[in-house]
Amino acid sequence: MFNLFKKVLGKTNDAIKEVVEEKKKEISKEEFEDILLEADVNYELIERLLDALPAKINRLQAFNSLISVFQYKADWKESDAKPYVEMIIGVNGAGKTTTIAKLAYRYQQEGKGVILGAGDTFRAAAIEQLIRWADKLEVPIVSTRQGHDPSAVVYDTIEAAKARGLDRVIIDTAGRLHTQTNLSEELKKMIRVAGKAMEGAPHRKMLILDGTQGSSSVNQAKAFDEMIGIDGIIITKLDGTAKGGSVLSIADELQMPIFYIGTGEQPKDLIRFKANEYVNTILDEIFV
Ligand SMILES: Nc1nc2c(ncn2[C@@H]2O[C@H](COP(=O)(O)OP(=O)(O)OP(=O)(O)O)[C@@H](O)[C@H]2O)c(=O)[nH]1
Repeated sequence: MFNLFKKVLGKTNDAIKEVVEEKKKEISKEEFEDILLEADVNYELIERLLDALPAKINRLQAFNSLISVFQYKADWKESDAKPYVEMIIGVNGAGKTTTIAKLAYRYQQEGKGVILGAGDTFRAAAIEQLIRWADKLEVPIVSTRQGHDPSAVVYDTIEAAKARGLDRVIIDTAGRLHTQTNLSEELKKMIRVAGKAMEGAPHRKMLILDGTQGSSSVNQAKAFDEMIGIDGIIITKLDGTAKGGSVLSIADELQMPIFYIGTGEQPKDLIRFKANEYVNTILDEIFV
């Protein structure tokens, strides 16, 4: 079976190969520690995992150890609301705009009608960039001028989706305003207004995290979660680095569903996160 995680974890697996040059049946604790360090797993988590392991570790033991990190209650059921409204949250540069394009593309492939809302009205560039993606993907977009109220965009996008019978609304949000309080108030208002346009909306608030940013991305996530409550995460940019182990640290610290992983810069480069596949892709590099 073609393994989609191989692409994301390519660089990470190259780093692992430096620790374990030849695949083995068993590895020592020290080797396991080095592998996890190479892959950028947070040290506190590594220590915790190692404590519960024997001196010699086989594949099953390593699997059980790593998979245990994902054993929190993170199941998420999409409702069949139509339109299904998603807000995309995160700091600038994390990959919000690109991820919105990827989601829109994915939903199109599933035969769904999609509309975008350019809700980051703080920056003209953010609006322009999203309009460019909408043109490229041939999906409708609701936008307004820089500085205008993003809540109006939220309302109009949901109304347009209802009027056209579309399935999915994806709304961009600002990653930064003049102050943190402003950002918090703005996001809360967008959520309130979404609920006015459609009861139960937004149905999902997804946080975009740059997987190469380590603990700073975890802190961002905690801040956004405190502000407005996040339903889950999309991790970007792991394909370009050897930091694929940060998925473990992020999962461990946030205990939230990881919905998707970005695997590149193109609309097709988004895969559903599957903990089993992720762990096995790493272990394939270590064990015979
Ligand atoms: N390799 C790789 N690059 C990505 C991924 N996701 C986003 N990028 C790149 O990261 C950069 C930032 O992405 P944007 O989508 O512009 O990020 P943003 O959060 O909207 O940031 P601003 O435009 O600054 O608000 C772009 O060059 C993207 O192509 C990914 O999964 N993998």
